[in-house]
Amino acid sequence: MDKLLITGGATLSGEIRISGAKNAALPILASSLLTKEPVVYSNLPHLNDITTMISLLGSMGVSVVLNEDMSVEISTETIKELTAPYDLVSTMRASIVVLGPLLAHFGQARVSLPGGCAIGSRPVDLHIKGMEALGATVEVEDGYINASCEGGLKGAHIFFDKVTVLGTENVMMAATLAKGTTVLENAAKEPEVVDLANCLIAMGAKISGAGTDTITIEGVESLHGCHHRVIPDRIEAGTYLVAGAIAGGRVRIKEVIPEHLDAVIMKLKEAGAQLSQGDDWIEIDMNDCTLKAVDIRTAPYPAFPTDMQAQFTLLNAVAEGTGTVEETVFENRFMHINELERMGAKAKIKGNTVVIKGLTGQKGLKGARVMATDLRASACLVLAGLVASGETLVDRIYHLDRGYECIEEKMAALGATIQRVSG
Ligand SMILES: CC(=O)N[C@H]1[C@@H](OP(=O)(O)OP(=O)(O)OC[C@H]2O[C@@H](n3ccc(=O)[nH]c3=O)[C@H](O)[C@@H]2O)O[C@H](CO)[C@@H](O)[C@@H]1O
Ligand SMILES: C=C(OP(=O)(O)O)C(=O)O
Repeated sequence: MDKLLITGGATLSGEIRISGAKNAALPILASSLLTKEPVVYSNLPHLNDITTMISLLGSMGVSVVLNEDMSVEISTETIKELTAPYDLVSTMRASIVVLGPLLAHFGQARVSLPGGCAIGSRPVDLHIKGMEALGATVEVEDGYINASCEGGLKGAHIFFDKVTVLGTENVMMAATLAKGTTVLENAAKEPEVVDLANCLIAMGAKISGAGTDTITIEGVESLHGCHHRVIPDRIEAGTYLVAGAIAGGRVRIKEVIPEHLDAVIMKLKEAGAQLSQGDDWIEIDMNDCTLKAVDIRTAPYPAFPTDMQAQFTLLNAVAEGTGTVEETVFENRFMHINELERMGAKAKIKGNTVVIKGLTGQKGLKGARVMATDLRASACLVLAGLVASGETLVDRIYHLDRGYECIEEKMAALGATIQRVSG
């Protein structure tokens, strides 16, 4: 199993390009199932999760071709199977978003339940209720969701009990081919939902309100092919900004949409960082700045993202003062805390809140052998290694490879001492 070996202490500086957003690319790949015509997607990140989604489409008989310009062309004309098997779904929760497109286009779907994972139980009840509200018959049997809709789906007024990103995306995709109008209330407003809606609109879907909490979809007979460029990854961008905050120097990230990072930028400024931005770049400059611990509360967009919580927990661990981090989205997303404690961090967990006393002015974090438990916990441990004294060995980095394209190359380009150790 690959590991990352990081020698702490280097000051980061320079510029890097941010990759396409994993969480936008995954549902967009699934949306190809809504049309018979070929679709072309560009700016897909080179990540294990993307490979898994492509394998899932391939396992159904869908044709996926990589073009010379690195865009991917997908055609469902050859589809044979309407099943998303356990082997693939269990490795990636986002596979659940093939349910809506399969059901809407082919009238049936069999999708393995994704199960729980390291950050919480993550049920899919709201996805299922959404499909039922659109008129589907859904049964859960032997770990599989079996859904069908003889005569097609019908538009409905749906209120989500909780804000759910993949749930909103799944039901929005299903509703594009339903008869009549669907209104989704308490919908997720994440930029990835908007990117998916824009892709669907380019395929001929009639969608308004994406990016607000009420999305209206007027069903159409069929969707056609499109070319869509995936938005930049705001979580990857935020992770490199935190790296700059704790180990910079001056770090510039390019090819980003700065407004997607408003909540993160605000917290970095509150932490004492100097930030500037242009249309598609953000620069963090830590020269002459003292990093101060900040209070964070995660919540759905546009509030502070849960996917940046672990990175900011680490920021607090190496800043001046005491910061409180409240996790309101997932019930078990503090797995990185134990590992940070092994490196010397001072943290106390009480329910869904962790209080961290920064180590500035004391000895700071010390390198250690640590275990990555989920994607963002892994990122947090890599960042910890950058500022710890001595060497940090991060084990189980397959989590990291799900979400960070070329992380060691990008970190090394900024001046970090980091290498992948195989086996
Ligand atoms: C591939 C992808 O886009 N993943 C993101 C997506 O995950 P994902 O879409 O799975 O997360 P949700 O927004 O659905 O989860 C929010 C909360 O709702 C709960 N819930 C969700 C669905 C459901 O049917 N029932 C239910 O109770 C979840 O357990 C969680 O407590 O949004 C999360 C929240 O921003 C991010 O951390 C993930 O990176
Ligand atoms: C939790 C995440 O991803 P997923 O929903 O794919 O597990 C994430 O991107 O931080």
